[in-house]
Parts: sequence; structure tokens; C-alpha cells
Amino acid sequence: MLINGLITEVEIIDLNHTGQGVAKIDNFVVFVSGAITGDVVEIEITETRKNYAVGQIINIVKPSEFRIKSPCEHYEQCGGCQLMHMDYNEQLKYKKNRVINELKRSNVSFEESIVYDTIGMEDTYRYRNKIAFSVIEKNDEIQIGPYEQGTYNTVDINGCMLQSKEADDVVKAFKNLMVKYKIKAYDKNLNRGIARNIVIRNNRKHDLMLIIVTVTDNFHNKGELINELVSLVPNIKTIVQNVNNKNTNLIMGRKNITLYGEGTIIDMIDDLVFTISPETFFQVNPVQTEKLYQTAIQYADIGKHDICFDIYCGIGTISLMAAKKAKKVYGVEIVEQSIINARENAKRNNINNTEFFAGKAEIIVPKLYKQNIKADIVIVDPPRKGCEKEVIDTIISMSPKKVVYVSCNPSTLARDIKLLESSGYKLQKVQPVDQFPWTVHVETVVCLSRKNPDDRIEIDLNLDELDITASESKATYEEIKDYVQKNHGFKVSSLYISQVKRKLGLEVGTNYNLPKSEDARVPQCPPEKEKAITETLKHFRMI
Ligand SMILES: C[S@@+](CC[C@H](N)C(=O)[O-])C[C@H]1O[C@@H](n2cnc3c(N)ncnc32)[C@H](O)[C@@H]1O
Repeated sequence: MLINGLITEVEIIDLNHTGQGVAKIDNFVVFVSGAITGDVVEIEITETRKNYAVGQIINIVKPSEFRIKSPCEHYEQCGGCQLMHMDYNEQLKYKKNRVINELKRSNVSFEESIVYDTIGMEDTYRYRNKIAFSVIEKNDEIQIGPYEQGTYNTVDINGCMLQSKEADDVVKAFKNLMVKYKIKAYDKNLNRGIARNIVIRNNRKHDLMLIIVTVTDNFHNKGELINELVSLVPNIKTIVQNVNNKNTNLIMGRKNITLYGEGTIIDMIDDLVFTISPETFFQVNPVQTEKLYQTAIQYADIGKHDICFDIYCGIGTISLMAAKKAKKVYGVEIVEQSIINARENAKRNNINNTEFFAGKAEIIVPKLYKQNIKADIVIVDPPRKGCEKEVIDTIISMSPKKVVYVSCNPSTLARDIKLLESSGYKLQKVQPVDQFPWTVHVETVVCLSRKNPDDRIEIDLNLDELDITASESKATYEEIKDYVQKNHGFKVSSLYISQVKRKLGLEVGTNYNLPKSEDARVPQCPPEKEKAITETLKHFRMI
């Protein structure tokens, strides 16, 4: 057993999914932040648990051949990037291996040769078209930036190498004008102040949308602030004030007030034009998005008689690309504004074989199926938690010839592929795409085909046990359970997770794990497990 304070030398043999180096001391796993495969490092053990320990680097004895010097002055502190000390080609290999490992962990049957090399970027900086920063006041100074690694402290940055130069300009100008016009940053503890966050979006033409998230509707010098911002950064085409007066970790509230311009910006993917609103999802790396979507459309292999479903369709990006080839495309999405944009986008692009539905996919898709609307080809692009079981079950019942799955989380992707595989689908191709250079994140497109066209499996849908976890949630129940098991050495149930989430004010389905009868006795999460779950939710930045 290792003890805290022990100083020892280790060789890093692997990199885990959060980007920590993995070493072994007498077969006991040690995680080392800031180390990469091939490094030999002197470490101090700072934390010991039942199944693993954590070590902190004291000295790099022999650097890995893939170690590079990070070009970002904020890298050590900032939580945005995790791999800026690693050669880019190695990152691409790491991402491919992550996908392979997750497929293996879920027992999916596949040959490694069907997993292609990660599609990388040529120009790996300034690729993001959206950033969200917190605004705080510290020692009488306004600070704006991302969160520090593993905490909710703000890193006051001069610029971010992943965002556009114009976005850097907006951050500087906004900070100076907050000082000039005495606009206070919101202090959560004292419940005082105005500005909470800023969100900046840009399109490929470098037009900017600035979203200022405030606690109240009104604040002094609003007009002066807007006029000066626009003259200092002429690329700003629209400014929206978003009001969020809730005690929540979600950045944006529900109310938007357009202060300047149209309240939307326009961007293009391929030859299609899209309207983007403050709250709508749009992939953050436009260069790679084209490659991602082109792969998805190529895998779908849509014919002119095919009915297509685009589930989790956002503003209809994939739907419109599919509609150019299909007989008809049905898009389903939970954010109502996105569906309004999707319908407008179809019109704007003269596409008239699409139909969009606003609502939860787990409700809408089974409903469509009950109305005898079935897909020949299904494309899904869910959030990190993957597809709800009702969606997978309905896809299986519909029995489309192909399912194309676009995913930002290899772990839930592998889980859902296994479900499809168990019901008659075969994994054909897997293409990782690097949407997020310098971070551990990876996007993947996979193609599954129905093994036997005559296989149809009827499944009863159970809709009353839905866990309608917020779409912004970053980890699934399975991921939370896995993390607790690995890091705390015990199991926790979905019931306990939902109790803790509810206690912390996170959204869980209204009927998820509630007792069926009023006087039912429900076991309560013990304090030790509550602590572990809370720590895990923090790890996944859900609180
Ligand atoms: C990864 S994004 C993909 C969007 C779109 N395909 C694109 O590439 O722009 C996932 C989308 O799923 C939506 N979403 C989350 N939970 C949902 C649910 N339960 N039902 C339907 N849509 C959901 C989100 O609002 C988001 O637009």
C-alpha cells in the first residue's frame, strides 16, 4: 500500500480518458496529471484510495519523445485544454485508441481494421466558433476567463489560442468597459452584482455575436456600453443580453433581450446557410464539422426513395444535408428555438422535404413510430449522455437498414452500439474526427447495418421510468457509477445518484426513481456515498 508523501520515480505507461498519465507501482495504479506516455517522472504521492493513488510531478527525469512545450501562457492553470504538452499526431492516435478501448470495454464485436485513423486538422489553433467565460471580481479587479483546472476559480486570460482573434478583442474591450462604466461582476455568495458570463460566437466570416449574461434585466450605462463595444470591435454584428437569475451552474437563463443587431448570426456548412440563435447548438469547429457531416452522409448512403430520421437534430444541419438525397427527412430536437431555426433554415435553403418536431426524442420518436412513420435510415447525434433507451428501442423496432451514430462521447457510443448489436445490427465502420485539438475530447461517426433485412424485433416501450436528465448534463448515470467505483471503490445505485442530483438542484426526471405509492419506503443515500457522488458530479463539472 502506498502512503501519502512517498517520493518515487515512475514511467508513464498510458493516458486515461481525462488526460492524466497512468503509471503502476507494484501493479497499483497511480494517476499523474501533466504526464504523458513515455515520460519518466519523479512524483510525490498526494492521495491514496482503495484502488488507485494520485501522484504529483516533482521533476521530469526523462521526457517522452512526444512531449512538447505548450505555446499557451495559461495552459498550466486553465482547464480548457488537457493535451497541449503532447505532439498533435500522438493526440490523434490517443483519440483513436480511446474509441477502440471503449468498444472493447462494451464487448462490441469488431475488427480493429474498421476503426480508421482520426481525421485531424492542419491548422490546430483558433478553431473554435464559440466560447463561454465567467466574469468575476477579485481584489477589486474584473477578471474574465475559463475555469481553472479542476475548480470553479476563473483564470483571468489575455487571450485564448483556440478562439478567434476577434473574440480575444471582445474579452479585452468588455473588461475595460466594465471598469469604465462601473458594471459589477455578479458575486454568487453575496448575491450582488450584474454580469455573470459572456458568450461569444462567430461565423466563418468573423462576424460576432456577443451574449452578456446578467442577473437582472436592467443595469446602468447599458446603451453606452453597447455603443462603445460595437465601435471598438466592429466585427460584432449582434449583442444579446441573456438574463439568468437562478442559482445554477447552467450559464444561460431563458430570457434573451436583443440589444444590438438581429439577435442571430448566419453561418455556412458546405453550400447550406444556417441561422444561429444564442441558445441553439452549433458544432464549435466548423472546419472539422464539414468532414464530420460529410462522413455521416457518406455512411448513410441515402437513396432518393429513403425516409430518413435525424434524431437530436439541433438547427437541422445534418437533416438538410440528408434532405438533398432523401425522399423525406424527419428531424427531432428538444430545444424549441433550434426547431424554429431548423424550419427557417430549410426554407432559406429551398429544401421542402423536411419536417421538424420539437420535444424529447424519447417521446417524439416512439410517437412517430406509433403513427406508422418509419425510417429507412436513422442518423443520431445525441449529447454526451447518449441515446435514451426508448430511442434505441424504437430504432430497433423500426428496423432501418442503416443507423449512423455521431457521438461526442465514446463511452456512451459503445454502450448504445452494443444495444443495437444485440438486436441485429453490425458495426461496419468507425471514423474518429478531431473536433477539439489539444483537448481529450473526440467526435466519432459510426455506421451500423441491419444484419438480416427480415429481422424485426418488437419491443415494449417503458416510458414511465424516464430519466430526463438535462441535455447539458455532462455524464451519464453509468459514467457516474463507473467513476465512483474506480475512485471510491464502491458501487452506487441510480436511485442514490438521482437523490443527490435532486438535492443539489440538478434536473432529474419528475418520475425518475420516485416511489410508486405515497407511503413506500425508499432507501436514502448514506453520507459516504453522497460525498462520493457529489465529488463525481464536480469531476464531471455538473455542479
Ligand atoms: C450533439 S448536439 C447535435 C445537434 C446537431 N445534430 C448538430 O450537429 O448541430 C445534440 C442535440 O441534442 C439535443 N437534445 C438533448 N437532449 C435531447 C432529447 N432528450 N431529445 C431531443 N434532443 C435532445 C440538444 O439540444 C442538441 O441540439
